[in-house]
Amino acid sequence: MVKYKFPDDFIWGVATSAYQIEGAYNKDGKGENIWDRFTSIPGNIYKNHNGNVACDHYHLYQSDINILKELGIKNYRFSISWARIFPDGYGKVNQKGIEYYRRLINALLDKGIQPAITLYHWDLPQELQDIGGWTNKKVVDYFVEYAELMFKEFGDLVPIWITHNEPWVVSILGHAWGVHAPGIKDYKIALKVAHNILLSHGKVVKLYRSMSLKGKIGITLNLSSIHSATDSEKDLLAAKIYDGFMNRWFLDAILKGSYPEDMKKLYNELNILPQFSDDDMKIINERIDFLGINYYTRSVVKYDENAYPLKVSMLDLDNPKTDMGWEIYPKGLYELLINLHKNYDGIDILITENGAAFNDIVNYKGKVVDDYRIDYLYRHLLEAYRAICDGVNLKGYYLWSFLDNFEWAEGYSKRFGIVFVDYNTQKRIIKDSAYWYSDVIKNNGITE
Ligand SMILES: CCOCCOc1ccc(-c2cn(C[C@@H]3NC[C@@H](O)[C@H]3O)nn2)cc1
Repeated sequence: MVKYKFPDDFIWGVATSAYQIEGAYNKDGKGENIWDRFTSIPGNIYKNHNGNVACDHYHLYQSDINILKELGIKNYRFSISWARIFPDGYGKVNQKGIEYYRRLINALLDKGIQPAITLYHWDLPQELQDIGGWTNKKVVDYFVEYAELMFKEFGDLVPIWITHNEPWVVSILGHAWGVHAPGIKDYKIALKVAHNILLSHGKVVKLYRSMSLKGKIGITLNLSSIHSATDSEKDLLAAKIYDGFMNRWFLDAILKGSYPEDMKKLYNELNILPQFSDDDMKIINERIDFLGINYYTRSVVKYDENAYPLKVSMLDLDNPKTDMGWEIYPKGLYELLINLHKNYDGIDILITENGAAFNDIVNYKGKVVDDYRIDYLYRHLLEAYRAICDGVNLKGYYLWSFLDNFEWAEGYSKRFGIVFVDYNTQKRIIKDSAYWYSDVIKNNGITE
């Protein structure tokens, strides 16, 4: 009996990204991207892993799509590698790159699987990084050129488009903390990068509208429900600041057309506020059809005099965690969805990523009994269900991830997939969680 039935047209899917699964890093005319470069520098990535081969999805996409079909998964979110299309980032087009993605999209559609494409999932062509990357306004225009070609080539086939994945991670991890490509450690640069990414987002949405295409377009943000460690005034302020830093900076710009006043004041005092115009904010505020959210965990924060630049630090609580060290906190997904619904005019929401890394083992029968992942997924879907019952316009859920894959700085040490990948043989093993998710999709809901 289906105890928690989702709306009839609810989108059930899985998600991946190009650099994390494709491999073929230098095949068929693809240009170098910043993750090819970043992973080639010893010390950046766990055991110096890289995406040169990854899951070899570039060559194995048909058998992987057959797994999607076997599991009854009808929606698949993936990203296009910009440097496969424009090896130099702009100008000369690599037809083999276009042909690959056309084969991939047609193979999905042939199996009744709807594609959802992320245009930018962190893999900037290295040639563009060499002219300043996202700090350079020219890259904004080159992104529009890339998007326009993708809309012309695939706009009639693809119903869902996502301009950017997690601009906060791109700007902060890549340009403030330096733990992601291109490895810069400068908050002022990070916020300038965030602004130009948002500008490129708005320009591409406006372009999509002008082409009278029939699909829907949005952006994906990684968001977290922020809790203060105590009710002290300082900790409560720390939570408000971290919410502004991670969530409201992007949400307010995109959905309200202005950066939050409290954060503009703080960043100005810290001399890290980027330059921007009213026209910029108008472009960023271009209407989107849906907001994509990636939720993994909550953030519990406290005031910390020594924490530059925000005087906020995260607590590491002694609660159950995933292999990423992230607390398992499903209620945070409900809180986030309710807050978004209340504070951003009930916008349509897609959960474009939710999932968990665990240290999966293949047992003596050649199976992966990942009950811990099923429990994580079950508890988060229950919170999603509660949010829908309480009025949130949640339209779909893309599980992260379809395949075990390259988890950025963690390399292949973290397994998020519902399908196990043996990287030595490229053998796929469907985990128990995949069969469980297949039943959720078949029942359009969760049975007790
Ligand atoms: C110097 C301190 O550094 C701390 C690391 O801080 C983070 C924060 C956030 C993440 C993170 C990873 N993911 C999963 C990905 N989402 C997109 C898709 O590509 C998945 O692979 N989401 N957020 C990692 C690390």
